[in-house]
Order: sequence, then C-alpha cells, then structure tokens
Amino acid sequence: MDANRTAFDAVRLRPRVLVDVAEPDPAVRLIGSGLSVPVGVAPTAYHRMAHPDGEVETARGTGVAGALFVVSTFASRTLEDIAASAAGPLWLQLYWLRDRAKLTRLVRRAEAAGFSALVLTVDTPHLGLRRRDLRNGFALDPELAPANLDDQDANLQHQGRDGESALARHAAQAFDASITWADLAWLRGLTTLPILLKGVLTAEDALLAVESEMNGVIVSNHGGRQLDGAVPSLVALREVVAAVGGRIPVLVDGSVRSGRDVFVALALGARAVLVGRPVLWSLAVGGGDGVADMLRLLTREFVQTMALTGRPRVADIDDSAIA
Ligand SMILES: Cc1cc2nc3c(=O)[nH]c(=O)nc-3n(C[C@H](O)[C@H](O)[C@H](O)COP(=O)(O)O)c2cc1C
Ligand SMILES: CCCCCCC(=O)C(=O)O
Repeated sequence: MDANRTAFDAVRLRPRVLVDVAEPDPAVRLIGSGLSVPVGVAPTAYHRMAHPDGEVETARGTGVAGALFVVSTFASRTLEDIAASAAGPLWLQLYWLRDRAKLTRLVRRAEAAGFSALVLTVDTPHLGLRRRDLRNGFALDPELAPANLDDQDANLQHQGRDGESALARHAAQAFDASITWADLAWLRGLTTLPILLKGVLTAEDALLAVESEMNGVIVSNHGGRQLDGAVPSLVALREVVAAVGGRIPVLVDGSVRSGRDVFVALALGARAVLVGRPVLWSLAVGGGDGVADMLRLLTREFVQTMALTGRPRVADIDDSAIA
C-alpha cells in the first residue's frame, strides 16, 4: 500500500506553456459509457459498514459526479436497489465462486438491472494474509450480509475467535482457487457483457487477457491487501500498457488520491482510474453527497492539472507529460 503511494509521489510533470487551456475538457468515453471524468469507484465490500444505506448512497453520489461505480460481489445492498439509485454507469465485480449456478444468477441479475460490464477479480484465489483481521477476529455485524448472494453465509457473522478472520474463512469456502485462463472461456460464453480482469500486474498476464478475449484489464495490487511486497500498480502499469499495445483499455487503481494522480495514471497509459478507500471515507462522513464532493474535488484537481501542464483534452495526455 505504501509503495503504491510512493510510486505516484515519485513522478514529476513536464508542463507545456502558451497552450490554449481556457476550457479543459475532462470527459471521456469508456467501454461504451460517457463519463464526466476518467474516474470510477473501485469495488469494495459492504458499504453499509460506512453508511446505513450503503451502496445505494454510493451510487447516488457517483452518478451526481458523472463517474463510474464498480459494485462488489460483496455489496450490502441488492443490485436492483443500487441500479434504481444510480444516474451513471454500473459495472459488477465478480469473485469466481465455486458454485457456478450462483455466479450465473449474479450475471443474469446484473444484465437485467442494466449493468454495462463485468469485472472479474483475479488476484484473490485466497484472501491475503491480513494480520489485523486475524488478531481482531474480524467478523461482520449480524445486521450485515452480502445482499446478492443467496446463501447469506453465517460464517461471515461468526464472532469472537481470536486468530481467525471470518472473511478469510468464507473466501476459502466460497472462492474457486482452481480456476485458470482456460476457465475464462466459460464466462466469456455466458454473457455478451464486456469483461475486464482486475488484479493484473504483469505483461505476461495482460497478453493472456487479450488472447482470452477480455475487454479490458485493471492493473491493481488490490490496494496492497493481497500479496505483501507485490509491485506497485503504477509501476506495473508501464509494462501492461506496452504489452497490450492499445488493443483493450487499461485501467489502474491503488492510492489514487488527487486529480494530479489521475493525470499521472493517464500519462502512463491508463484510460481511467479507480478509487477505493476515499470512497468509503467520504461515504462515512457525508453519505452520497460526501462521495459526490470527493469525486468533484478529484475532477477539479484533474482539470487544473490539465490546464497547468498545457494538455486541455484527455487525448493530449501522454508520456511526454512525465519527466
Ligand atoms: C475495504 C476494502 C474492501 C475491498 N473489497 C473489494 C472487493 O470486494 N472486490 C475487489 O475486487 N476489490 C476489493 N477491494 C480492493 C479495491 O477494489 C481496490 O483495488 C483498492 O482498494 C484500490 O486501492 P485504494 O483503496 O488505495 O484506492 C477492497 C478494498 C478495500 C480497502
Ligand atoms: C468472503 C468475503 C471476501 C470479501 C473480500 C473483499 C475484498 O476484496 C477485500 O479486499 O477485503
């Protein structure tokens, strides 16, 4: 997690001057959707831990800001309620569940509710070693449940065993850790929705994603929550962008905390960024309005960086902007 942040801080910008920057335009199109800014909400589980209305508020605030919302498999509100409150594009993040019938039902519900893409997270065959969760015996409040998984697994609410995380135990039971690139054909055949892979950190895997007919990759080390010591997302971005060679969009997440960071990621070849923890913080402080404020702040900072680097359109942002 720290390395993600350090990688952004290490980048220096090369501003061009005497360019007409009277009206910078941060809008983009991404996988068929128009966005006011190349920013999305990363999938994070259980927004009701941050706000009583959970993902319904996140969807409202994200729509107000004209950004994208990637809803987690472990959302704490139903896909249908989230869709009813959304004014912008929604994608559904999937973990590959052992129970393929359950996975299929999720995909069908997403299609019916108007979600416009799927994001398969591929860096979590097992949950990472999260020592604080283990030490604290992390478990969910009994009021909270994954709203879109029909088993309502009691293991997640299991309380009070030191040295065990209810999330890690549930992941071990529910996630299929045996899937390989060959299994992607099954998912590809299940739906016509675009599919992106989240958690790609190498050129080799990016090439396999293209060969597997995936529609995009999200360069991510899961915010530092999976493999301790993994390469920072921003560092991995360069080799993934080079390998993909423009054939499919590349997104990135991990410690994006300002509009300058959004600009840096785009200069290194990302088509958009996802933001994780700041969404939970702003949701906790101000509900949907808080999320909208945070995203609008990122947008204002991004626009200012475009202006002060002499890159008035998103298409003008390339690696010539990086020292
Ligand atoms: C509390 C929390 C829950 C998360 N839940 C999920 C999840 O359900 N699915 C997933 O693919 N990634 C999940 N992530 C990872 C995020 O999607 C994202 O990769 C990461 O948080 C980005 O880094 P950032 O938080 O520094 O912006 C989670 C991250 C956090 C902090
Ligand atoms: C069995 C629940 C697993 C939720 C995992 C959410 C996640 O990805 C995270 O980083 O936390």
